[in-house]
Amino acid sequence: MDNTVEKKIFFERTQNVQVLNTIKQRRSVGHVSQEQPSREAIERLLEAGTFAPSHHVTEPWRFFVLTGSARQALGDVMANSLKTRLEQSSHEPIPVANLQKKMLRERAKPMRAPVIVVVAITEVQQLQGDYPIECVEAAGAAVQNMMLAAEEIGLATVWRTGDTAYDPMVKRWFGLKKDDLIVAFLYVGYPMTARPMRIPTHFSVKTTWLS
Ligand SMILES: Cc1cc2nc3c(=O)[nH]c(=O)nc-3n(C[C@H](O)[C@H](O)[C@H](O)COP(=O)(O)O)c2cc1C
Repeated sequence: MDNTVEKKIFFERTQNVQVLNTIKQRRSVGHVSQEQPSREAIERLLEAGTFAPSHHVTEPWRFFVLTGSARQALGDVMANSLKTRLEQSSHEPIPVANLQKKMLRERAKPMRAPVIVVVAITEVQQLQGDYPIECVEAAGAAVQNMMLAAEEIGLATVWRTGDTAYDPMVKRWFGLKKDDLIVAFLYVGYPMTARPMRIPTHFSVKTTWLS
């Protein structure tokens, strides 16, 4: 066999094994240290994200990287937006102590990891015409690429959303419009705990073979 071909096949085989192992190993790990991953490490995640597929190569993702006090500023916005949501959905005044406790908890959330990568989509309608869902699908693939890249370089991640991701006040803080989408708050840091065990439902339960 020609030497180059042999090498190429070997390279592809090892690559494949690596990605399968990484997929199977990855778990959401929320308990991470405050040690700051290097800019280079974060850039590797961002780059991995951009290799995700997107229909018509729209590359709909936009990234915001939050470190240091930017996380506190996000916490303030999250706490205030929670206050607004609670006040709007409640028919009676909320006891001040109760509200403050909830806001305090909300404000602290972004401090759970040294880095948060926010994945957003702007101009959904222009990008994907009749099928805006395809932007979300592509951005979701980008998030997964980033999580797998993180796993391979020893970083832990949690993909978080919640009401915050859909809140217009939060979107505005990022300079996003009401109809823009926040797909993920990807919390990134060095793991402090082992990956939790999770065996997914076997694919046979989820699969119909047609032939
Ligand atoms: C779209 C999306 C939103 C998620 N939002 C949250 C969240 O707000 N909070 C959280 O703790 N985990 C969130 N997760 C992570 C899931 O809870 C997690 O992936 C699931 O429990 C499976 O665990 P694993 O990631 O370890 O395989 C989200 C995952 C996805 C795909």
